[in-house]
Amino acid sequence: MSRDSLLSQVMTLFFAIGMAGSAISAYSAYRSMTLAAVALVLLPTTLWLFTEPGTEQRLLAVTTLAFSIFVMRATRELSDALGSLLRLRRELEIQHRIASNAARTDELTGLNNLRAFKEQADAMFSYTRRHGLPLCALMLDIDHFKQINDTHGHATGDRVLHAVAKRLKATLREADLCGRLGGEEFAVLLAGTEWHEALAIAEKLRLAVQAIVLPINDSRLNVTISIGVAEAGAACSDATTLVSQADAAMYHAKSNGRNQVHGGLA
Ligand SMILES: Nc1nc2c(ncn2[C@@H]2O[C@H](COP(=O)(O)OP(=O)(O)OP(=O)(O)O)[C@@H](O)[C@H]2O)c(=O)[nH]1
Repeated sequence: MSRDSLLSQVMTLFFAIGMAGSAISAYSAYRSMTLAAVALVLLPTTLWLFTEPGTEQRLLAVTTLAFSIFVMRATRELSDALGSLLRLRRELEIQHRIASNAARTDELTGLNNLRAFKEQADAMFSYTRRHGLPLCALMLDIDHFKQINDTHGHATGDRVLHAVAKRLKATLREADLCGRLGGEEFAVLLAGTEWHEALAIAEKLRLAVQAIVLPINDSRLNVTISIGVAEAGAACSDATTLVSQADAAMYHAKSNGRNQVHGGLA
């Protein structure tokens, strides 16, 4: 073989190896891409070089073989590292979702906590205003809850809160917004609902809670709630104002004897 022809072969081989090397480094985290580059370019080149006579060809064959082994090992390490990194990122995303859910959920009842309720109530208020839809608020407060705690203990009080929340959730529609604002106080926002419909829903909730029978030792505990209802009128400027109007109505329900719905009009 002439010197020029050998030189041109060497140059061609280096070009092929350089191309394969670049492709491998670009895709080196993806094992399948590296295996394809090695199988389609490097191995045939190596085999061909081994079949060629001459020391230079053998030397090149050994070099390409060593290079193939090196890139396959490097790729395995890199793709393992990338796999762990992706797993870690997925776990972090899940943890983040759990943490942000926990920050918005009342642990005892599973309902929206005050913060989450306020955020969604503001959004609901803006939406209904923009679309000219009615919006009503209900404030619900368990009657004589202190007495339940004092007579049966705090754990029973917690069971009552949990049972009431469960009953509220089961009675309301998916689109209704419900939250525990603190203590034994719950609030509900009903978008697209007129005042008289809200009164009917409040009465339905009152009856649903009244039907709760909680077995405690040898006795059974009944729970009642007082509910105040308010509709967002033209003068109502935000969800907080609407909820405080429902709260005022709820205090009327309390002072009128509890276990009842008050519509908020005087
Ligand atoms: N078990 C339990 N009790 C709570 C929790 N948060 C607040 N409370 C109690 O709820 C009670 C609320 O009592 P009050 O505000 O006097 O109301 P009430 O006894 O229901 O009286 P009325 O509302 O007038 O019928 C207090 O004793 C609080 O300690 C809670 O998460 N778990």
